[in-house]
Amino acid sequence: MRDEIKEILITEEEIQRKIVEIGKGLTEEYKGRFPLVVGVLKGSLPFMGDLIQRIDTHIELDVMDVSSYGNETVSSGEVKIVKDLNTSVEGRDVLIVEDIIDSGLTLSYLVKLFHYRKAKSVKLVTLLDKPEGRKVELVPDIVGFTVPDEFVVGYGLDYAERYRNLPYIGILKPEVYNG
Ligand SMILES: O=P(O)(O)OC[C@H]1O[C@H](OP(=O)(O)OP(=O)(O)O)[C@H](O)[C@@H]1O
Ligand code: HPA
Repeated sequence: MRDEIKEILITEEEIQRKIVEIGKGLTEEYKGRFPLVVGVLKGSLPFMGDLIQRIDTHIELDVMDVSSYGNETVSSGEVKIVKDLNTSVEGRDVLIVEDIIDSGLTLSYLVKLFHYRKAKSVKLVTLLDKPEGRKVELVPDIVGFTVPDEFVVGYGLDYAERYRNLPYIGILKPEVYNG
């Protein structure tokens, strides 16, 4: 599998160092507040798994699975909830954990939904931000790394459901797409 990677953009060490740094900030921010940490399936799993171990205060964990309606050219910005939270967000400090923000459609929907459901606060942490991909305005509160407008895989991010189990972020060789 690793021989299918053309270039490593962000190494395993860089990711882990960044997670320690983000975790320290979140520890300070959420001390004594018992936030609800929401991972968005499936891509956020490795990031969320590593990040929560670096938050040194009590948290509650939940996951949500969503998928976007429409296609590349016609996107309504609507998102279908495939699996909802088990926990009510009302009155809670919610921290959404994502692997990547690209068009921003998925996350702008979720942020609005949690406000509508009367969360006390909603913050968004993403490992990767691809600002050139934006279709709607969305500024994440915490960004690990900004990536160029290229398709990236690894550390949760897939191409056709593969490569999520790479420990780093990379770009695939072109022949992978051409079969
Ligand atoms: O900013 P956007 O353009 O909305 O893209 C970001 C979303 O797309 C990816 O998820 P995907 O729907 O591919 O599901 P997955 O996490 O299961 O791979 C990623 O994990 C984000 O949730
Ligand atoms: O660059 C990407 N890679 C994998 N999944 C994605 N979902 C949005 N952008 C990406």
